[in-house]
Amino acid sequence: MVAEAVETMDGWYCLHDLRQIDWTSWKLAPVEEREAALAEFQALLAKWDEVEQSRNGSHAVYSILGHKADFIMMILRPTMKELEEVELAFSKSKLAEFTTPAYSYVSVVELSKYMTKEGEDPEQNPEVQARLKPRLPKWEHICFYPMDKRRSGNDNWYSLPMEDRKKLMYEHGMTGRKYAGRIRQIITGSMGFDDWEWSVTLFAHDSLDIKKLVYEMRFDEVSARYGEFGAFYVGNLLDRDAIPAYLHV
Ligand code: VOV
Repeated sequence: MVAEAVETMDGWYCLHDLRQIDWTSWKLAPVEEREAALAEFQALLAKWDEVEQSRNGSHAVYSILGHKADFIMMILRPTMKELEEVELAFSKSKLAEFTTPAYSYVSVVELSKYMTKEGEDPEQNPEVQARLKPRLPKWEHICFYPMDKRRSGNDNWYSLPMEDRKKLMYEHGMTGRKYAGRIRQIITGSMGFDDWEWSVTLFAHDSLDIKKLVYEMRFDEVSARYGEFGAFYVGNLLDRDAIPAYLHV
């Protein structure tokens, strides 16, 4: 039996761009060069802020703890072309000379129609549109990880009937709803775009809420039985004003 694919609604394209800072060469650089790199990066961020204010995209910059990366730039844009322009602008900047890529992820903001009721067209719903083209919250913490739905033996998500998947996604949503106001989740789809099937980005005021939510969800059947996870990246908000201190050596 072949199971029916769920329809997805797709919004802004998304790049998670994670960089490692080469602190040794940054420290060795003359102070004028460091100042120029910082000023240029601040100007780039000011440009991104304008795009965000005119509702043509959004972005979030966070520091990352641990060895996997030093900071993440999460960028949303209406087209892949515009996403590429942002990536290129950073890659060509002075600051980029002092960084190396740590990880990157290409995807598109996705909502599925599992929860759609008969006769409803969720794409006409302004709330749905706002979720497909979101302003990324500038909350204190971020957590980003890629994931798959398992496809092995009796645990094959892609051969489960639609009704079963609906039920499991409903239960998943109920667990998530307990964290309303404490966690904002952005799910992006990446089939055909990157190495995993989805990316999960969580924003939180309290870092412990991230751990609690991910832990609780492990017990939902959809995660317990069908979830496979990549590396986790967790960090703290790095707003424009905090960047000079972050880069100060
Ligand atoms: C605040 C937390 C929260 C909430 C409220 C929430 C709700 C919902 C709903 C209602 C729906 C279904 C409709 C849609 O919107 O697509 C989803 C969908 C999805 N989710 Fe979710 N999720 C959360 C949070 C949340 C987390 C933490 C994870 C990672 C799982 C884990 O174990 O680490 C996750 C994953 C996903 C995925 C991969 C999908 C798409 C699956 C597919 O097969 O298409 N999600 N999610």
